[in-house]
Amino acid sequence: MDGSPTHVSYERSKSASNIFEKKPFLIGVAGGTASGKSTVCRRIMEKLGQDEMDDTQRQVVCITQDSFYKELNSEDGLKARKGKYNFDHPDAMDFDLLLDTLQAILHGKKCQVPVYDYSTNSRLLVYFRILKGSCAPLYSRKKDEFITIHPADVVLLEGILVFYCKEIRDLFHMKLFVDTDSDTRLMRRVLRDVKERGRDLEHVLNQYLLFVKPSFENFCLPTKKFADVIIPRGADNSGKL
Ligand SMILES: Nc1ncnc2c1ncn2[C@@H]1O[C@H](COP(=O)(O)OP(=O)(O)O)[C@@H](O)[C@H]1O
Ligand SMILES: O=c1ccn([C@@H]2O[C@H](COP(=O)(O)O)[C@@H](O)[C@H]2O)c(=O)[nH]1
Repeated sequence: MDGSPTHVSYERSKSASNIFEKKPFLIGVAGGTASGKSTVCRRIMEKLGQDEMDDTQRQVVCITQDSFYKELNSEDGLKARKGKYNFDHPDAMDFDLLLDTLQAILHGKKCQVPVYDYSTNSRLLVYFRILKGSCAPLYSRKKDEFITIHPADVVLLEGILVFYCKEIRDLFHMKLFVDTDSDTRLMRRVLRDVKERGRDLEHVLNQYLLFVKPSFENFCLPTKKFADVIIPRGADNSGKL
């Protein structure tokens, strides 16, 4: 990370004074693809009675790292459509923008976060995806849309590589790793990508073998050691014996 300025924009939550700005408790939720990260976040929000609340009233908000994918040039866009672009490599992520955004959030600022659409591999408005994990998205075909993250007491950030960069990792007050076995994850990924992300079976399986699995082993799994809490089986784990 070079610390160069990025296009994240944020404003003060309380214009009169810094004293009353909310400094949220930041929780990172990592784990392999389809391990259940979004589901765990959604469950946390439900348990805390946050799921039905209006954006501005929420005390717990959830952000997905997928909002911070780099925009692709036309050559990489073409590769992506053929399943030949590695979305699981750290180089695919705009970590500078993510770092700036998290720092702004930690300073109690209201932030604008890009919204990502998997079916077009680009930033588009998919309102519910970012707030409620994978539940029914509302699409708007307008490019370069942003979603407003209002100051909150707790902010959850979920994603495959949220513990990869030390600078980002060190910002979390708590780190969770959702640990779900790889057969289960592949099965869920196939169903989800075909149903919700507009992919065909061959595309999903090729991408998985070529990029998703090796990158999980190289970049995601090694970050499990940084977790404060490991959650076996994700949302299936009620904590009861
Ligand atoms: N405990 C579970 N049991 C059954 N299906 C699950 C469970 N957790 C998640 N899923 C399903 O698996 C898919 C991926 O889950 P998701 O929470 O989006 O994973 P991630 O955010 O890690 O990619 C979704 O279709 C979701 O409904
Ligand atoms: O355009 C895209 C962007 C990402 N992906 C895949 O998404 C997963 C990460 O999302 P999870 O919800 O954690 O599964 C990652 O494995 C990428 O391969 C994509 O296919 N296309």
